[in-house]
Amino acid sequence: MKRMLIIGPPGSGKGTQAERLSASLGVAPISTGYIFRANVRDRTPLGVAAAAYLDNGDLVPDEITNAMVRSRLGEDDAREGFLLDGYPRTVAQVEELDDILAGHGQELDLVLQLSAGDEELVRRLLGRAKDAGRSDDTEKVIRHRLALYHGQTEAVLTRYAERGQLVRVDGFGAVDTVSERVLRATTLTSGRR
Ligand SMILES: Nc1ncnc2c1ncn2[C@@H]1O[C@H](COP(=O)(O)OP(=O)(O)O)[C@@H](O)[C@H]1O
Ligand SMILES: [Mg+2]
Repeated sequence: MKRMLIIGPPGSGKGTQAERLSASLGVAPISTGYIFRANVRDRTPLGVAAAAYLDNGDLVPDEITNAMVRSRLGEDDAREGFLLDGYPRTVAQVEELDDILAGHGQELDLVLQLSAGDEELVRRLLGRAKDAGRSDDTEKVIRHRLALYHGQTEAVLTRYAERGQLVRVDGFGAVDTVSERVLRATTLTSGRR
């Protein structure tokens, strides 16, 4: 398993699981949300362009996001393997990723879908807002991010399911329990291709 995606609604635990899984597989963890937030914090030109979208829970426009991911996947560590968290979120981004990987002569090994119910997600995100204070963790913005997930990102899952690359993991339960499910899903499918 060298090239993987993790896809799930906000609050599903993608970030936490992606960190653990990339460490155990020894691949580069790439989180588009993390990269955007770091750029907003440092007031880089990318951060300045993206800030308002993040605060409102909107998707950053594809031209900006695609260019960022293309450049990140071109770096040496990512050429050896990666776990992408937060991308692709739209069908246009799926096509961009196809093009980037084709340019490197690479293919995806697996797409992990982390699932959880909406009310559990809202509960977790409001809890996180109290601890970590992300500017997009108000209930209004959370519900908007969830709506975008259902409206746009679910079509991404359909694409990968049609290609036989999608594996679904239940994200409900303790972090360690979910990590075990994630690890099992990657090892069970590793003989497939
Ligand atoms: N692939 C992407 N396309 C467009 N915008 C993105 C993408 N990834 C991240 N973002 C922006 O960064 C924000 C936070 O992303 P992320 O940390 O992945 O959220 P979560 O893990 O809570 O779903 C998104 O609401 C969006 O504004
Ligand atoms: Mg996240």
